[in-house]
Amino acid sequence: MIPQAPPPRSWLFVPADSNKKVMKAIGSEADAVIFDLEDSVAPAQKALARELLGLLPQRGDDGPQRWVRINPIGCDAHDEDLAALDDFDIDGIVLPKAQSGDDVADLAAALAPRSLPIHAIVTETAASLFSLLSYRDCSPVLFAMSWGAEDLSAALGASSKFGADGELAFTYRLARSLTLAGAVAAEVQPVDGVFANFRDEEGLVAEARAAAAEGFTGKLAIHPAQVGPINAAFTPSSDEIAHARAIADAFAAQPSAGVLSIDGKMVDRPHLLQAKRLLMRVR
Ligand SMILES: CC(C)(COP(=O)(O)OP(=O)(O)OC[C@H]1O[C@@H](n2cnc3c(N)ncnc32)[C@H](O)[C@@H]1OP(=O)(O)O)[C@@H](O)C(=O)NCCC(=O)NCCSC(=O)C[C@H](O)C(=O)O
Ligand SMILES: [Mg+2]
Repeated sequence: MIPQAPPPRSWLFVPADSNKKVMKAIGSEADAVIFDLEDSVAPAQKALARELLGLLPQRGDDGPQRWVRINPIGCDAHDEDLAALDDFDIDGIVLPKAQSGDDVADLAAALAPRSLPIHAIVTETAASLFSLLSYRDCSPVLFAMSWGAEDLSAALGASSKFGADGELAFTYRLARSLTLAGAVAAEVQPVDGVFANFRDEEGLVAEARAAAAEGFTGKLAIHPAQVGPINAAFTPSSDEIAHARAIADAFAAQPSAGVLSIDGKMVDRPHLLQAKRLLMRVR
């Protein structure tokens, strides 16, 4: 299935106990802001963070979407987050440390009768790597899936996420690829994980472009300076849009055609699907 509206390109995390950062984030160019109640907020600060979220001015028609990352299922803070949710003016929930599609279903049931889209972070424990196909059954409540290298690294007892060649080690590349495939199988947005070295713009641009080329349609951010480069990397270029339009127009003009030739190159149904997907990302 092809999404009906352009998905957020940049998802900017902000610790919800910092009012200053929260105000900066909601005034940023991020497509979505994630108010974090989980790992960037110390246990003693979580109550204050919830209180501050309840006091935020309402979102108008423009400005970033507003999502809240609650604490993982199974801890007291999760239940306290759920109890506070009615006070928040938000567009969706980010569920960390999701183990499988059952967690998404459980959260949706706990939120009922309120119905909020869920963005699940799906590779933060060792066991969760084995259940990435289970999210297929989470429609329509599941909206996006992203992967988390920081927690996975801690869960595995790793001392580094990088191999001797300086590249992301195989386990993390596997987690990333399985998240992409799992999200596409579940027909939800695949979102690439954070690039932690927020002063390294060149590295971020390279990673974001690679993610976009592979099929991710957005990326998590941790600093406002990452928003512009991420938005740029996930925005189709004018050449890509023109090419996709040419393919869509050609098939629209010849609906019974299985294969066509455009600019001397073969174009068939997979190219039409790619073209439609790309056109849905045009803002
Ligand atoms: C990482 C930071 C703590 C760095 O903050 P700081 O040292 O203050 O950076 P700067 O001095 O460069 O900041 C410049 C100004 O921008 C504001 N700022 C910084 N970050 C944000 C933000 N995320 N949103 C909004 N505003 C922000 C600063 O306050 C400065 O403002 P001013 O003084 O007015 O100029 C910080 O960037 C930060 O807190 N980042 C978010 C951290 C976070 O949310 N982490 C959790 C998500 S990542 C994760 O969970 C990983 C995943 O789950 C996994 O397991 O892999
Ligand atoms: Mg995490």
